[in-house]
Amino acid sequence: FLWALAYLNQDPREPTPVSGSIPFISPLIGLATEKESYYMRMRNKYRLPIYSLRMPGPTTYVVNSFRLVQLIDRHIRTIAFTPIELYAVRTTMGASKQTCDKIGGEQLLTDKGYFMSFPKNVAAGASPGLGLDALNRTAVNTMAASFDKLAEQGKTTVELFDWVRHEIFAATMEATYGPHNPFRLPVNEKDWFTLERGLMALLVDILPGIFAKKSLEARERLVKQLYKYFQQDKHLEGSLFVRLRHEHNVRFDLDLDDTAHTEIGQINASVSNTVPGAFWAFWQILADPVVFKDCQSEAAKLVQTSSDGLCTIDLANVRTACPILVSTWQEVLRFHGTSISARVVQEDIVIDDQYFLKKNSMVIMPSRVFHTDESVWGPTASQFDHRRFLKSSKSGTKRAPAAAFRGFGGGAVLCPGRHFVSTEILAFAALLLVRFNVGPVSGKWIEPGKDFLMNTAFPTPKDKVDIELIPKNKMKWKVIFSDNSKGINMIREDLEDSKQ
Ligand code: HEM
Repeated sequence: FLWALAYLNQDPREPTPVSGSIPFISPLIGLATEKESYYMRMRNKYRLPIYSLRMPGPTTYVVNSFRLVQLIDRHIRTIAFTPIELYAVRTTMGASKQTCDKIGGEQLLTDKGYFMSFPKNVAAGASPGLGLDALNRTAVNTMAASFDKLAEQGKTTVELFDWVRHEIFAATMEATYGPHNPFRLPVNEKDWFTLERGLMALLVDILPGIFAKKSLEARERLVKQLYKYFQQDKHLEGSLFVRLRHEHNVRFDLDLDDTAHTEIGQINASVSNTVPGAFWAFWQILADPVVFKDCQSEAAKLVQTSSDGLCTIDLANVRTACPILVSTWQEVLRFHGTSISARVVQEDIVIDDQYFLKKNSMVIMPSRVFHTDESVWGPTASQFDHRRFLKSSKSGTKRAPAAAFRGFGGGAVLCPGRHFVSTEILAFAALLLVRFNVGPVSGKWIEPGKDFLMNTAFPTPKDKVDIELIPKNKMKWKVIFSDNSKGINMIREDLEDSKQ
């Protein structure tokens, strides 16, 4: 019966159906057990540019071909991202029905609508310029102060993921919310991570009151804190980014309560990928002796030592003076990144003159599938090569077209936080490399297993990595971040802009 249902429902022009041994059930089991690796297995098994995955609910098309992704990117209104955003505003952020009706409906797919106009309205807050410099400066100052405290303690043992999670969270929240950052209170940080654990359950939206009870309670407490923050106009002393987000909400007549609810989504976007991304970046830099040596010698060049022994480092320079660090980060995004772009088909459409995509179906584009495609990245696609993205790579690695790199999305849906987060992570890495000797407590670096989550751009480590941090010297450090209005250009769109 299931076979009949799967195939009778299928238009012959739709992408070839792939269902495993039991239609509807096998893909569900595959995705639940293998998570994002399921898409890799299906790609390797069927070698199709695009296929239909028959599961309960709307038909899902999974795209394997990078060329098709580029075609899909062009249909922003027909194969749209905004319905997914609206769904997340309702389920994970918990905004009111009134607000969802207001920002959804007819304006959902128009340029002037809440979602489509968001990137333009907030761009100045996080694209190269004074707003971005200020964001990164506060993040850098926050981590520098924390490094000073750590150095005072002498040799310290920490668990790498827990440590990175706290440091990155604290720096990102301080940079965003400024001197009245509600997350300076440890209870609010704790609530964030309680909420984060249940975000997938909230997104799935099946009995969230039961399956994500603690997360829902934490969300309500956080919304109250954020409400107070905006009500007391504390955002006026926060980053340009948070002020522009607030203005965007005012423009669309959102009340304070729903403004606070939408901030939950912004925090999710700014932290949930950054923390595991930073973890894998630091893992690669610290655990691989070749990567370590290259990155450390680049970071050391940023330090100037005065005759009285003061060490000064301008971390704004990681963006322009550390090509190997930048290439390593890009390779971390390619090699460890697992982001999945999802879109909803708004009306029947044929792409590439042959694939018929039905209205209301889902289109899934897993970045790892493209990032491991040998026809694009060459025979070393499955290896980590920290020099792969250097302009003049001598490692013999095939240089991939810039557009093939999807670490921060592509086309109309680009990550607005890309410059901020890339600089933040690389500044953290550079400061760590120049100030501390770092080694595994066990004496050997053992790569942790990976826990794949469908709603984040990186896996989380399954195993603990205990490390020792030993300050390199007792010198005084001055950490600065000068205005240089530069970004880190990794994606095709930024590379093209920087050429103009
Ligand atoms: C390592 C960290 C990060 C990674 C890997 C990452 C990755 C991505 C990707 C792949 C997309 C596109 C999603 C799609 O195509 O469906 C995206 C979108 C987005 N990201 Fe990030 N991101 C990171 C950090 C951040 C930060 C720090 C912020 C904010 C400060 C942010 C805010 C956003 C927003 C708001 C969108 C939606 C853009 C839109 O509506 O057009 N992200 N991100």
